[in-house]
Amino acid sequence: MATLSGVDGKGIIVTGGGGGLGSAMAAELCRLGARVVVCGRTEETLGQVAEAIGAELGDGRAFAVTVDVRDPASVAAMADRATELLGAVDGLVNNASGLFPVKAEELTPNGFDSVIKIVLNGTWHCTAEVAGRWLRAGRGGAVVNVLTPYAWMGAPGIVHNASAKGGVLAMTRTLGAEWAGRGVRVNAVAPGWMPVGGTDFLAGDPRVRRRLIEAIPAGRLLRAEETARATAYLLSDDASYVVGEVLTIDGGHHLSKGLYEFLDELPGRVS
Ligand SMILES: CCCCCCC/C=C/C(=O)SCCNC(=O)CCNC(=O)[C@H](O)C(C)(C)COP(=O)(O)OP(=O)(O)OC[C@H]1O[C@@H](n2cnc3c(N)ncnc32)[C@H](O)[C@@H]1OP(=O)(O)O
Ligand SMILES: NC(=O)C1=CN([C@@H]2O[C@H](COP(=O)(O)OP(=O)(O)OC[C@H]3O[C@@H](n4cnc5c(N)ncnc54)[C@H](OP(=O)(O)O)[C@@H]3O)[C@@H](O)[C@H]2O)C=CC1
Repeated sequence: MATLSGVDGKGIIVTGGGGGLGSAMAAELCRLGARVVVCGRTEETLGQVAEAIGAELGDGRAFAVTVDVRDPASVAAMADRATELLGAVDGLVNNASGLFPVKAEELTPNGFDSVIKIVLNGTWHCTAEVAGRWLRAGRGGAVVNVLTPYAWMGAPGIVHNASAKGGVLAMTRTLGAEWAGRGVRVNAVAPGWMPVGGTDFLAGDPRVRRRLIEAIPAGRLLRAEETARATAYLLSDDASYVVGEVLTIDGGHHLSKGLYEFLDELPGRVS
């Protein structure tokens, strides 16, 4: 009987790999057989993630490399190092992100730029560098961008991040179509709420957490490992005909009012 090919033996770069979702994603991809480079700005956190994966699965499965995704030269150096460590890079997960809740009318030009540079420009720099190498080498590869349903629904209180994610959604579809004929696939996952990293300021409060869970048709929060498995599918050859697609994993939350149900929970009411 045929089995799914998965990510066994693949070399994968996870940006923001020291963060809540990135670290869980790296660990799960390694459990599924991949070798992973976790990258971000903070060497210490990245080292801890690689060490934890090594302790669970053995040495040589996860490596820490520093990068600032806002800087193309830093991204190129990271790609060089990742190629040395992994032998070959087969997949890229654009997970790095930045966010702070703020009323739109109080957001400064530099505040808007600071998030756009990480999320939209950073995703582009990493994709252009890694996929550019695949295209020049005449080989394939898979990019998975980490979105959220508010990439198309919007999210009052975080206009900078929602705008950036909307841009990455358009990038996903555009590059998916532009490169599919040359074996480079670009897709995205759009996870809902996970009790990790960037949601601490909301989902960390037990009362808000209860409200969130009540609003999700599946009746529970998403586990980071579930996002990792959906990402693994899109990285795998099983998804070779999946192009420019967004796999939404939010227990049906986007089918309800989504984040609009929580406007009153944002720091400073957004009306
Ligand atoms: C409401 C629902 C939310 C659901 C979220 C669920 C999905 C999760 C999505 C995520 O993206 S999670 C990732 C979250 N993690 C992080 O953001 C960690 C990293 N964050 C950062 O590094 C910073 O927050 C940053 C601002 C994004 C980037 O830091 P950087 O060092 O580049 O900027 P600064 O020099 O500190 O500031 C630049 C600019 O921004 C203004 N600013 C910063 N914080 C705030 C704030 N809390 N409120 C208002 N403005 C802020 C800062 O003042 C600077 O502007 P100027 O003063 O120079 O005009
Ligand atoms: N948590 C959730 O519920 C959800 C999260 N998501 C998405 O998941 C992804 C991860 O979020 P989460 O784990 O919650 O957030 P975290 O804040 O835990 O992770 C964000 C990561 O991005 C890295 N990063 C930030 N700026 C840069 C930069 N300039 N260069 C390189 N790396 C950078 C950070 O590392 P460092 O600061 O060391 O560089 C950090 O590891 C994001 O794309 C987010 O939008 C989507 C839906 C829900």
